Amino acid sequence: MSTLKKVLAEKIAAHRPRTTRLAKEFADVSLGESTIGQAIGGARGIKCLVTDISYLDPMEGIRFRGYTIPETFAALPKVPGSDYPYVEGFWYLLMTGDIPTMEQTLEVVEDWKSRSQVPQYVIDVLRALPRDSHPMVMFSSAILAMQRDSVFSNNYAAGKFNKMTCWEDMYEDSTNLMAKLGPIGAYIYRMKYKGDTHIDADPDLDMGGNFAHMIGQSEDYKNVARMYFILHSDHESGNVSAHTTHLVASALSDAYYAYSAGINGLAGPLHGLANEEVLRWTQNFMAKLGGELPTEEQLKEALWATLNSGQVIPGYGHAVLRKTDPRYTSQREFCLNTEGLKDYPLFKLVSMIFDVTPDILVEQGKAKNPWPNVDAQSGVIQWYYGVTQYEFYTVLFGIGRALGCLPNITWDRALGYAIERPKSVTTDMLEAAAGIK
Ligand SMILES: CC(=O)SCCNC(=O)CCNC(=O)[C@H](O)C(C)(C)COP(=O)(O)OP(=O)(O)OC[C@H]1O[C@@H](n2cnc3c(N)ncnc32)[C@H](O)[C@@H]1OP(=O)(O)O
Ligand SMILES: O=C([O-])CC(=O)C(=O)O
Repeated sequence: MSTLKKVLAEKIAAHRPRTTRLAKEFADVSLGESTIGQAIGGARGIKCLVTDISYLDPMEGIRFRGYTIPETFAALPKVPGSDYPYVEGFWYLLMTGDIPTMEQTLEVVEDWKSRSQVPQYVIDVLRALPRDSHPMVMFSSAILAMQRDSVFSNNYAAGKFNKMTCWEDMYEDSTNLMAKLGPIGAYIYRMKYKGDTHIDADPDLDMGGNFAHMIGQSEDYKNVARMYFILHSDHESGNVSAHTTHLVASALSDAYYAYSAGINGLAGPLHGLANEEVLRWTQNFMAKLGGELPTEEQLKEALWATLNSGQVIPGYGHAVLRKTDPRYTSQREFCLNTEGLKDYPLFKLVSMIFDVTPDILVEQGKAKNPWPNVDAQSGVIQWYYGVTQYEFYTVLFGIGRALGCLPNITWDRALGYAIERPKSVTTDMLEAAAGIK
């Protein structure tokens, strides 16, 4: 058994009594009431999910296993010659809550490599889809196609389900899936955008480095990939992709069914697809100006035109955050610290948008949070390095998001969380509760 799995088994054994005690002795303790506004308004703020993988404070932003973004980057073992950590070490952290040693990290690196071969039938599925399918359709289909190899489902069908040990099957599926997502993303990218020519994995590279290598990117982009995947990994449990993955897995659907569903949620423009929308918006805008940077007046006009046409400003606002997203700040700092990128016209435009948009959203008076989220800043970095196919950006997000969703569903099984089934009411009932019927 790998060190990670052994440590995870110990952590699970130590954690189980906490969950059991809460469920048995304190089940009636209230976490707050739900209101009509919450029932109609997307369950905002209702506390009915549990996760220890990450926590989102509205003012501070995300903490991964208790660590802020800068603390996470500082604490994890770094890829030799790079300022950025191994994605594999971050996986160890999210799974166990412990910062791994270099040795433990390298064990995960080797484990993922041994599981990373994409089956030929997945390639066949990808190639059978219309080439103009959205890359998220391809990504989700590839994940779903691998369900036939699920250890969890195959053991379940063979009558081997055991509530205490089934997390191990979820862990095996999650690790098998995680190890293949980078290569699958790279295959889609090169099939769609690089003349269907492909690059084999380099056995000497880590996951982030290999992704850069397999899409045909530069040495510098290896750090971009590592940073991007870590930053996009997890945002506690209630966001659409994490919640969908958890919800589907709660029916004892396996990791492939669950994460494919999560990816479908990530593909919505109010969620992960917003990074594609940000680039589409900025590119269309710059095209209208003949590639020139706008004046502040032109920019304000364009932002108001978007709002007045009933559309949202992509990359701004958030359901929980009430400040600039620290994932935005982290990527902005990367741009400011990267020669060439800090003076890049698209980065300047994104910075101008940052300067004027919050005031406009406040003036409009609708958005509860006028500040930028992660999606407002991620695309410019990709564009700068030559990944200009912005339809692909949400696939990058989806590779990263698996780092959070898959440990979450592994722990769901370990702690025996129930099938999710909140209660619905009718409009008549709401009117009766409101005293208007
Ligand atoms: C990785 C991520 O998923 S981060 C989020 C990515 N999504 C985006 O960037 C898309 C733009 N942003 C939005 O649409 C929203 O801010 C969301 C979806 C992120 C959050 O939605 P909510 O929690 O419902 O936001 P909020 O309570 O502030 O919404 C109130 C009103 O402000 C509007 N609003 C919120 N953000 C924006 C925005 N960026 N531009 C214009 N209007 C906005 C909402 O559409 C809503 O309008 P309505 O009353 O006419 O329905
Ligand atoms: O938290 C949310 O609702 C959306 C978000 O930023 C994410 O999932 O990364």
